[in-house]
Amino acid sequence: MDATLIDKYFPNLTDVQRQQFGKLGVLYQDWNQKINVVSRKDIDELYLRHVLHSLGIAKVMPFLPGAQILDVGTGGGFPGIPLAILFPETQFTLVDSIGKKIKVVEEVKEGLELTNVTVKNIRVESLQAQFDFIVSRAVAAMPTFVHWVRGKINKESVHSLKNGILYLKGGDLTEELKSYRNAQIFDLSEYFAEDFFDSKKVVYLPMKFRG
Ligand SMILES: C[S@@+](CC[C@H](N)C(=O)[O-])C[C@H]1O[C@@H](n2cnc3c(N)ncnc32)[C@H](O)[C@@H]1O
Repeated sequence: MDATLIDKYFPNLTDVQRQQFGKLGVLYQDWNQKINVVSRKDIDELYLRHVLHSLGIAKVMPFLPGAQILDVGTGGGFPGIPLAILFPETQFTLVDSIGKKIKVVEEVKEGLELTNVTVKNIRVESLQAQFDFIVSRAVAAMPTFVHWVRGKINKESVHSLKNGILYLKGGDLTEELKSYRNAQIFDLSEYFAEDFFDSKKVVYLPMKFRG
């Protein structure tokens, strides 16, 4: 496990951020021995498969100070925790319906002293709040996901004309996204060419999408 991978693609990290990314690996290794929040096969490649993958969203949408971001189905904290380290002036709400996963996220948040993270054990359907962007990875098919979150996207975004869903997905998305004509797809190999050889993508659905 090597956090210097993050420096390679995000060369302007502060000392605090560098320390937080370094400590994150230690915390997840400890937690994974008690609760399987990251698959055992992936823990050795945590920085590549989870941290760098999560930060793909940052390459597509550099969040502004004061923006409100919701991570739906955060599991052990992905993509929300790496993004919260990278954007310390942006507010992140991380939700998951499974209490023991949320407990781990709380502990990681405390361990990294992340003051811009709120953690909630709730199904997203029950959450009453508005956000500039909704981020997620590996939670539900797009039609279900859109149904859950479309009422939670802030029309008065801090990002001015930009708001909506940023979803990490892989593979051929033609069929899944055919009803969302203004979906934009960003291939992560464009940003992380030397380290990402498979077909991982960020799907950006601005708010005024059809479907
Ligand atoms: C496959 S895991 C992905 C976890 C994390 N996003 C990641 O990529 O590592 C899916 C997570 O979504 C959560 N989840 C599924 N439906 C949900 C809902 N309606 N509201 C909140 N969390 C949900 C599950 O509890 C689970 O932790």
